[in-house]
Formats: sequence, structure tokens, C-alpha cells
Amino acid sequence: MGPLAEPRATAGSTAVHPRGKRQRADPRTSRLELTGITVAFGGVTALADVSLTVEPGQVHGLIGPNGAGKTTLFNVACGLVRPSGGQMTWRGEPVRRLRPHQLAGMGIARTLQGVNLFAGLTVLENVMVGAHRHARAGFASALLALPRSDRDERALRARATAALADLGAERYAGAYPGGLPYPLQKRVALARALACDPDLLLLDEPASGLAEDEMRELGELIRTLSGRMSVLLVEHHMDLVMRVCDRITVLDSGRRISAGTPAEVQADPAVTEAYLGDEVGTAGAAEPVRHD
Ligand SMILES: Nc1ncnc2c1ncn2[C@@H]1O[C@H](COP(=O)(O)OP(=O)(O)OP(=O)(O)O)[C@@H](O)[C@H]1O
Repeated sequence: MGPLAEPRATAGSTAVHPRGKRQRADPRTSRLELTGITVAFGGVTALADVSLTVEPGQVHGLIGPNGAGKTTLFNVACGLVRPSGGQMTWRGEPVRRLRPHQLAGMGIARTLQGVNLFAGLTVLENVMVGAHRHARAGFASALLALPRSDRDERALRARATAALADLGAERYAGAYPGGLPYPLQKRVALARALACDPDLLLLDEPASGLAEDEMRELGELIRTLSGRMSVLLVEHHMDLVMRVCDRITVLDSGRRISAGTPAEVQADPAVTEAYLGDEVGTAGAAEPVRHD
């Protein structure tokens, strides 16, 4: 991955963008709180009274065995699943009836399992979709090709190009995603999420399908991002989670069974029992990337 490992802006500063300076929301307020979340699919209780807080500027890991409810909770945070109980607050404000298309406007970006890129759009166009949060012209303006829309188009293109360059993928800007190797497609999907310069990044299994060295780079990238945004990370690769997360919540069978720092979670017998193995214990040997 490219120079994204070098923070472009420190926490609390104003980020510089192709359109000029934009006042970034105060990163100290970028707190996501999920309280008492309950979700049932028919007769299956996927989540029962689960609470989790992603603190500003922190990487929060969400782990648990298969079927624990991780993706369901992630989807609640994305507005893809509506809980039957509990509440969500973002920056201290209650969020009701969240819909996925509202996320970008709230300063929240996500990558889902898989890559979910548009096959008929080039890599650059895919990332421009992500940068759209910053477009000022409305749909009607774009339809009428008014000047501001042209300026927006140029700004979106510049922002998307910068996001691709940050992830070392700018040379694929004109390619179609279907022809690229899977790890590269994942990088493009991440560039698309980062192109809107989010204050909260939701990552669902970003390391799946990545080789060891790519996973290490991803870990370093996530730690770097935490200086600029809050991150919720759902991930099966325990060593990655233990290296990059500030806090971890552990689910099992739809319930929260543990929460705390990586060290606290690793030392919790309930976690070991839930995994019925020594996967978590093994992960303890991993070197920490960086915890500021
Ligand atoms: N759309 C759905 N309809 C019915 N049941 C569902 C649905 N989505 C999830 N479930 C059930 O809810 C429970 C939690 O699933 P979820 O996918 O959230 O777990 P997970 O921790 O993400 O699992 P994995 O690690 O295998 O992806 C499981 O019992 C699952 O079968």
C-alpha cells in the first residue's frame, strides 16, 4: 500500500482537499454507541441486548465464533438491519431509522464482506462513487450539466485519484474491477470508502483473501487511519485484531461475552471457551503494531 501510511492530517486539524479547505467535524466527537441492540430473524435471536461503543479515534474490534452475530451488529450500524430493540447514537445524537444511503452524509463509510464494486464502472469511477459525499451539486444540477456540477466532477475525480494513490492503486484507475486480482479489488473497495474522508470507518472482514504481507500492510494502514477516524473492525484473523485494536468486543450466540483491551479479552476464560481452542492464545504472540 502507498503513502496512506503517512497521516495527511493530525487529529483535530483541518484536512486539505482538492476543492480547498473543508472544516472537518471535530474527531473527538466521532463516537458510535450501540446500546441494548436486539435483532431476531424469525425464530432466531441473532443479537440479544448487545452494547458496544466505538470511542473517537479508536479501532474497535468485533470478534466471535461463526454465527455469533458480528455481521448482524455491523449491519445494524450500517442501516442494513433494523433492530427490534436498543438504540444507536452517533456523535451523541440518537439515530433512528438509519438507511444505508444516509451514511456518507453522516461521515460514515463502510466496506462489506467481499468487494461489492460496480463491474460496469472503471476503478476510478467506482472510487468516485465513494467520494460523492463532497459533491455540492444536486442531482438536477448534474442532469442539466450546470457549471458547478462540472467543478464537482473534477473535484470528485481528484479526490478519487488521491484515494487510489494513497492505496498504491492509481495505475489501475482505468481498469475494470473484474479483471483485477481479488486483493487489489479489496484495496479499491477500501479506497472507495476512504474517498469520502469518513469520521467513522466500518470494516467487515477486510483481511479475507489477503496474503500474510498484505494483511500486515492492512494492519499498519488501519492503525494510521485511527489518527483521523474511528474504526469498527469485524475480523476473523485474530492476530490482526489483537495487533491493531484499542478495544475489543466478543460475541457468542448473539450475546456479548467479553469486552476490553486485547490483553483483557485474551485473558478472559469465557473467550477461550467460546472459541473452544487456543486460537486466541496463539494470537497473543503477535507483535503490537502501535497503540498511541
Ligand atoms: N438474514 C437472516 N435470516 C435468518 N437468520 C439470519 C440472517 N442473518 C443472520 N442470521 C442468523 O443470525 C445469527 C448471527 O449471524 P451473523 O451472520 O451475524 O453471525 P457472524 O458472527 O457474522 O457469523 P460469521 O462469522 O459466520 O460470518 C446466525 O445464527 C445466523 O444464522
